[in-house]
Amino acid sequence: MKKRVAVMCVSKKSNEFYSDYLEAIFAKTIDFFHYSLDENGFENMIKADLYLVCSTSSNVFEYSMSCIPENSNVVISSITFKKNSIKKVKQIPKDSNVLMVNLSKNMAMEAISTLNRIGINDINFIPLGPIDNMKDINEYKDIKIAVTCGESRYIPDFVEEVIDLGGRVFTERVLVEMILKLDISEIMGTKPFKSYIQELAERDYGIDELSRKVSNIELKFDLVLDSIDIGVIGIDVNNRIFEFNKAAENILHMKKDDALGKTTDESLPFMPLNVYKDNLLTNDVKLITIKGVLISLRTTSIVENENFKGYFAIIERFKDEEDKQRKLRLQLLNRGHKAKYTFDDIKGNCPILKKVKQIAEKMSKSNASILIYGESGTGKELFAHAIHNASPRSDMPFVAINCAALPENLLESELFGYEEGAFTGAKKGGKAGLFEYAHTGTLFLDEIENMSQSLQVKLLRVLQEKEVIRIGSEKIINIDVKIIAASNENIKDMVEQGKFRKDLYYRINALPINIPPLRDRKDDVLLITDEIKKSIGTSFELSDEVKNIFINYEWEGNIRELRNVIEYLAYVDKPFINIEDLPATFLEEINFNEISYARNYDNTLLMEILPSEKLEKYMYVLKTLYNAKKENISLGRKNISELSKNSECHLSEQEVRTIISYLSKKQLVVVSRGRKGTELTLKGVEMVEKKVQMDNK
Ligand SMILES: Nc1ncnc2c1ncn2[C@@H]1O[C@H](COP(=O)(O)OP(=O)(O)OP(=O)(O)O)[C@@H](O)[C@H]1O
Repeated sequence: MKKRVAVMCVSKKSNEFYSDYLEAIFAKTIDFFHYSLDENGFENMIKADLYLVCSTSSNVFEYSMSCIPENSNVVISSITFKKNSIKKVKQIPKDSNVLMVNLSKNMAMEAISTLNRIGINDINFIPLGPIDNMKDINEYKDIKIAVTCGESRYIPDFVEEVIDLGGRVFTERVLVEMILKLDISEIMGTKPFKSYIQELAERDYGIDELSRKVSNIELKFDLVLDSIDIGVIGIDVNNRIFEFNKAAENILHMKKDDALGKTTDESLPFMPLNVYKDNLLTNDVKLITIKGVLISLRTTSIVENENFKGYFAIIERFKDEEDKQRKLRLQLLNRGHKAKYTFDDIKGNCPILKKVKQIAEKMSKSNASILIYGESGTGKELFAHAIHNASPRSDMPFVAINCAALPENLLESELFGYEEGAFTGAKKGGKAGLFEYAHTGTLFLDEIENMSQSLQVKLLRVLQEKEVIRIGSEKIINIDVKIIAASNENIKDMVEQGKFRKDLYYRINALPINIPPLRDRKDDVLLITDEIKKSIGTSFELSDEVKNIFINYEWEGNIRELRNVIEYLAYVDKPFINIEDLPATFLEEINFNEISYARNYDNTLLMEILPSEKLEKYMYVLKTLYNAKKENISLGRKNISELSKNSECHLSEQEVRTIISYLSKKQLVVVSRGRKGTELTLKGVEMVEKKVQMDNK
């Protein structure tokens, strides 16, 4: 809405004069109402946003102030001259006598003091109003120069040179005060304002600086707005356009100057903006067609101190927007939403795996959901990546989430996204869910068996309807996503136990894949070992025994466990790996009966098999049993404890019990009930002999 300013002058004439340049500067933002004492008086003024008092002589001033409603914005004018007009005054020789002629003697004195303020102090000015008698005029007969402010008609005939300063103009202070009080600082960046203050004979540095700053900000803001390729149209509460950037010009084929200051009805009748007239009802995106071009339109309100001040209409060619979305998707692809592996990365020659790979490769061409079953570490994720990369969706996002990794509510918001304010802590602007990110690509739901029943219902809905609704929103978002789910557990069993929804099971199990565990692919163990070695850049060799152990080991953690062991061995940093180089935890699992002991022990291995801090005590028990075996006598716990008392290694009966139980677990001794007592196994015998050999070396 335009501001209303009452201009209060003594004469109609000066009011007309001021009105010209006030209009030139403020026409777009201010409606001026002119009042003068010699015409309409000040008594019946409109209710204005600001009163500009132009009569400063004391009696008129007091009367003017008494006519202004209380608590109004008031600016008291001050007057100066234009730079150009005082040039000639400056050329007048020093100490000359010069007449200053104006409407009244008072006004002539005011003009003189203004010139003094500007720095013209070396001329003897004589103030003169309209001449009422010849006596006065004769006094000044010798004066050849007169200066006036547009009142040359009062200059006596004997004056030879007349310098007309023209009408006086408001100082910069007056204009800036008006601007600040009316909160229209954007004016300071406009051309008419800038050229006006440039022309003034006197400048106030502070105001100058302020206006420079403001105009700089304006300028920068304009530059920013013009540098973006999204059309921005600023619209105030009266539906008047106050901003129209370059992109808006390009998109709408319309010039900024034809839009600024006009209402949207006048200049943009083809845009459905009327709904926003009083308040911003919605900020949904609308698709509109303008001259055959599809344009997306959204709005964002301008709110200041909780008051609606208008809104920005943001427009973009729909095609540009789509292109940007595509580019963003591609960036996401490069930032994790990308499938890394192909079927070539799934190593293995055994027929059972080859068959699974073949089936999976065929399945990748279909859009139906795939359920991969396999024990932990068998390569389910690897398969999911490979399937996506072999599918027609390979250029689109591959988004993976582990359903066991997040609590239910977080998983829900991750999957479906949420609207701003949907719940405490919901991010400003809301958040897109993984379904949206995976649009036209693949969503991999790992460990789906961990998904809660209520989320299973929601997931089923999304898969059936092919649409998601963000939490806290009502808007339906269409999605086209291929689902690959993986499970460590047999979901069919879970369905039977009522732990997994049958309907969801049938939906995701359209194409099932069963990955065999590593223990069923013994032929692949060494091949995969070599592949992993290559992939982590290590080149150690395994001893035959270790190879044997690897082939026969149960590998409960499957290929992940194999990988972990190989990474450990790479860290051991030896060119040749023996049993004793294997990790202790791994050794504990090994069934020693399957291992040939025709090899050298060293202390490291002994310490790995026997608790190192009590090695001496363990060796004492082993050696005692070794001697007993040689002499074919049987020993029980009690005997061993008693014998120890005659040695340096004192063992209580309880200690002997603990040691024997441990050695028995390691298959170094067997414990029989009754008279046979505890006996060394063959392995136990071998171990003691090797240790004795080592000690003797
Ligand atoms: N056939 C294979 N060839 C080479 N490396 C493999 C093979 N299968 C699995 N791996 C590797 O084994 C590790 C585990 O694989 P992956 O994460 O795919 O298993 P998973 O079945 O998804 O496991 P979990 O159920 O525990 O999530 C990964 O480092 C993977 O690269």
